[in-house]
Amino acid sequence: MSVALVWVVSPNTKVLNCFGVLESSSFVLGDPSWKMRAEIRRKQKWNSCSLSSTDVKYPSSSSGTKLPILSSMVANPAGISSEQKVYDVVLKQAALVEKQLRTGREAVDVKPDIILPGNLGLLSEAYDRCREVCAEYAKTFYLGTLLMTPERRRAIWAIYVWCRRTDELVDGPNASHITPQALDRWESRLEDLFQGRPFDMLDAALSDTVTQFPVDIQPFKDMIEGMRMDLRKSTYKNFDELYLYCYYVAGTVGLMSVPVMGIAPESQATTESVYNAALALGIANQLTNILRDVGEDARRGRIYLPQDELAQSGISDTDIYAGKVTDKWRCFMKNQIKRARMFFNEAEKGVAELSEASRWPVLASLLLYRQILDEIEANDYNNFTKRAYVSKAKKLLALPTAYTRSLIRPPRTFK
Ligand SMILES: CC(C)=CCC/C(C)=C/CC/C(C)=C/CC/C(C)=C/[C@@H]1[C@@H](COP(=O)(O)OP(=O)(O)O)[C@]1(C)CC/C=C(\C)CC/C=C(\C)CCC=C(C)C
Ligand SMILES: [Mn+2]
Repeated sequence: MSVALVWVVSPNTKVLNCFGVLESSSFVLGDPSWKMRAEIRRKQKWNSCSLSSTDVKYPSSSSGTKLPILSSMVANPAGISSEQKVYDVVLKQAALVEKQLRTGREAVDVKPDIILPGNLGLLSEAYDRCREVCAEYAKTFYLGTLLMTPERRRAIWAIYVWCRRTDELVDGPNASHITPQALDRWESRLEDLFQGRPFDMLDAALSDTVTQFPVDIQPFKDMIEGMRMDLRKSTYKNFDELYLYCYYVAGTVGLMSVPVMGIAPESQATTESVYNAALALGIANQLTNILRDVGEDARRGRIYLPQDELAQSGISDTDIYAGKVTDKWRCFMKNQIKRARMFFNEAEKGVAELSEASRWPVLASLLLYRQILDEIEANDYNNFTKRAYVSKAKKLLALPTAYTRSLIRPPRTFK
């Protein structure tokens, strides 16, 4: 097996780069329930500059009931919508955690002992490196994690670092060298670490985390699949396609995090609904990220916006590359922002169900990220040349707001 690894963490230049070269790997997905998105669709009322009622189509749900959906959300040609595929993963993840609660950790999946590579030293050192990376790259979020129990916070740092490294493969300075084969090798390295054979120190921390918490490999594999999608696609036909992409690169983070953050012992919500909320937060974050970065992405030849909705709004790819803020664009953006906010609202309901110390960092990150949408509005929808930016003062204000709200448990309505 040939191995080459470059791993640079530079606090000064903000370069975090990893490029692991190993050998081979694979992936799968797969069944339905429509609860969360059906609810979002139900609430989604498009404003005066939106799609017309003729764009609403009625596919059948698995139970045979007709669900009104926007044309852009119509099931893909293979017949299974992205929402169905993703919901299957949600159900599987929720079932795994429930099984763990019923049977005790060991019975779920006996994970092998970790073999620390070479002279990498103590596990605590590995977690410490993760902490440093997290503190450097996600300062506010890092502060939030300090409120969690020591075991949980270091597990979240380890997950954070793995996600960040994975994202850097396609987004970082070495992105142009990344091939599907490199992603296959990154995936086989992931399988190894889940088997207790980490490749480096940062992997060793995650390897330990997955023995401590009922974290499943599927969302990790799915994130890598998102990176593959990024390599082969630069546009998205409709929201169904974009939704799948958002699940892969960000919804997965929610699914990875819940088993570590923990559901409150007093919560009466179903595990599945908490996972759904976590998924919604990932999707909301990613949609926001996309709306913030339209200009930047276009300059890289990428348009992460539903092509059918653009066309219905009278906007072409050329218009996006030209980057002119027109009334058509403002209208289109209003609808996209509205959709992202619906996912945030869906996510917010789930936060109260998390274990007490996890609520505050999650709510803080939700409030902070959601504010980016307000900033896009404040920039008069110019996301071509102006980066929507939440000021330090607003960020700081979000922290006590989130803290106070995280202490108040709302009346029981979330199931
Ligand atoms: C407390 C908390 C938020 C925990 C999550 C910690 C964690 C493991 C984060 C990993 C994030 C990461 C590095 C993801 C890789 C892909 C990626 C970069 C996605 C984008 C994030 C924003 O990053 P940034 O603005 O830096 O983007 P650029 O790369 O610079 O373009 C994403 C938009 C998505 C991140 C998704 C989440 C943080 C999901 C959060 C959901 C939960 C923590 C579940 C909470 C549970 C309930 C019940 C609501
Ligand atoms: Mn990125």
